[in-house]
Amino acid sequence: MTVDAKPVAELPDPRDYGLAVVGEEELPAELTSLVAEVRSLVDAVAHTRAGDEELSAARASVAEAAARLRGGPRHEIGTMVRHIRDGGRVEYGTLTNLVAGPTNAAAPPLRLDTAPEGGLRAQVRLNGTYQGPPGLVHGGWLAALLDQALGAAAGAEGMPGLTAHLDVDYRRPTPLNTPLEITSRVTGTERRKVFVAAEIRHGGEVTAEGTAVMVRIDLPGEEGA
Ligand SMILES: CCCCCCCCCCCCCCCC(=O)SCCNC(=O)CCNC(=O)[C@H](O)C(C)(C)COP(=O)(O)OP(=O)(O)OC[C@H]1O[C@@H](n2cnc3c(N)ncnc32)[C@H](O)[C@@H]1OP(=O)(O)O
Repeated sequence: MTVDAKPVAELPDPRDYGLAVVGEEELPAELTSLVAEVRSLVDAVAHTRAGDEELSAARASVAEAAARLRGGPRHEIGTMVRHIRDGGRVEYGTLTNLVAGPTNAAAPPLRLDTAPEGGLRAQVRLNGTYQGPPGLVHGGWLAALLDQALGAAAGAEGMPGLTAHLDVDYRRPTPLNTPLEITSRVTGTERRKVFVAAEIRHGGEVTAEGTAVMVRIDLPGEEGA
């Protein structure tokens, strides 16, 4: 059955859904610094001017590093990471989330904190590996950033859900390599639906904005769960 999309006192614990959870603070510093190094490597590879000899040596070093890292996965797919945000707010996300996952070197990553005016706010700077049109952020990535911020806004209000519908308007070009501000908030609820809105700004001007309908997941113990 459907339930009203009212906030719950606390976020559901993903372990109640059979998902593994790791605390962000439990991730070894060696792993998080390796992830940061790989982010920098991806950017360096995309823009390198190295000659053939250096390219060949770099390829061998990367292949050696990859061989060292292979083996059984440290965390299974679906593992959640628990973040303790400012003010003690607990937030869960998937460990390798493409937009915000702390162990995903392809993620910028996006860190959303509680905004004084309500909702969530983040600052992010996207390098040239997020390029779409020349010098500009890829529109698909802007949609992904908005989707993440929209989902997290619902989660932060105790109403985690899945995106059922996402609308994005691109208002102005969004430049690479410059600070961007992302804001999101819940604007309403109706049964299991949570309505959310988000913006991306550069220099105070909205460059992209989105709204979504998140459909709240059933919580254990609720009828229909
Ligand atoms: C375990 C704890 C973990 C905590 C964790 C926290 C995580 C917090 C951070 C997350 C941050 C992630 C941010 C990325 C978010 C993604 O990337 S989610 C991935 C992309 N989305 C998907 O894969 C969803 C795929 N779709 C589906 O699974 C199903 O269609 C849905 C969305 C679950 C809905 O199916 P359903 O449960 O059967 O619901 P249904 O009864 O059909 O509809 C319920 C209501 O929603 C409405 N609705 C359904 N579809 C639509 C639609 N497309 N448009 C408008 N309305 C719709 C219906 O009309 C209905 O409304 P009412 O009748 O109440 O007025």
